[in-house]
Amino acid sequence: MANIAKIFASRAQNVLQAAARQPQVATRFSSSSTNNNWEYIKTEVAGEGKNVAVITLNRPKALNALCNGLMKELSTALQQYGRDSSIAAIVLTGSEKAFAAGADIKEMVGNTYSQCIQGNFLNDWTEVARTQKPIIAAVNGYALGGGCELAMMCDIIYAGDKAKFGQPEIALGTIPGAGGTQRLTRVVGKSKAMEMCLTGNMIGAQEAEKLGLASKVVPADQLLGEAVKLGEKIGTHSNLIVQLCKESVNTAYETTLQEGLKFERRTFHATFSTADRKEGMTAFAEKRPAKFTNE
Ligand SMILES: CCCCCCC[C@H](O)CC(=O)SCCNC(=O)CCNC(=O)[C@H](O)C(C)(C)COP(=O)([O-])OP(=O)([O-])OC[C@H]1O[C@@H](n2cnc3c(N)ncnc32)[C@H](O)[C@@H]1OP(=O)([O-])[O-]
Repeated sequence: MANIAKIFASRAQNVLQAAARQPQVATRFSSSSTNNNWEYIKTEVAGEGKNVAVITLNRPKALNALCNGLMKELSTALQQYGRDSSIAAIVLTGSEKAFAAGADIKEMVGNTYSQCIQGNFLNDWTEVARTQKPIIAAVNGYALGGGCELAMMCDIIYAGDKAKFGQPEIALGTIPGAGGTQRLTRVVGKSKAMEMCLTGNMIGAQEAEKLGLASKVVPADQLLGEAVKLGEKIGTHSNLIVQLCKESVNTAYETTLQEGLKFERRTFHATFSTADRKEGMTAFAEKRPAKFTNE
């Protein structure tokens, strides 16, 4: 157990050191509010403090089907916002009709097994789950197959009241390939996940909230505003501590309870090496708002 504690302490320390190494220079995203050099996505910076990045999937004719080009652009945008010290949280959204209708079926219809293996098919999908900053999925319309999986790679899902979630791969003669059988099962439990994956049936926003898949349902036209507000609220805290907290919650999905509790405690201890922990507690005692410096 002592070794596990050491590993966790060193992982938490690595996160703190990596955060300290983040370049403090502003990227192209923080100097202007929009960037239109993309084919399949749109990016802009939102919120009063311009600290919430909004990435909009923008392939309307194909209901935001996730083709390779889109996934590459999404990965690039996430990496850029991940390095941008002025960005506290990222909102990922689609159109009112579709968050994303899944992987691009027409693009992959001719794929062979050997091409999938040798081309490391799906490799570009992991960036969303690797991003250290919080990502909020704002889901309107269809989130199907890879679209539902993409939403589940995010940290929080807000759903518009007409949103529909599903894993219809079974009807295509395949199975979910980017987390649908794994993340969905951990969130909604075996029976519901099995029912969704084996039938391809969709569930609506209210049911998704009831099952814990979505944390909130809002009217479709208010969804983006609510998601940005959530990002702004997260952005009032120390970005550094938010990053540690996200890693700790994610650990709950990846390890046993005992190991997770150990990781959480060591990470809690590690916050005592930060200026922001000292500032947060001092500000409370002095009855004033905290001024976090992300150090
Ligand atoms: C980097 C890649 C990584 C791969 C990852 C694999 C992992 C993943 O688990 C596998 C999948 O997601 S498997 C996928 C699992 N997902 C599914 O099985 C859902 C498939 N989609 C549907 O069932 C229906 O489109 C809806 C019920 C969403 C809407 O019905 P509606 O309102 O009657 O609208 P509509 O008229 O039907 O569509 C409008 C246009 O969009 C087009 N398009 C739509 N989805 C597309 C797609 N995925 N693809 C391509 N195109 C797609 C559609 O063809 C049409 O174009 P057209 O040029 O005008 O013909």
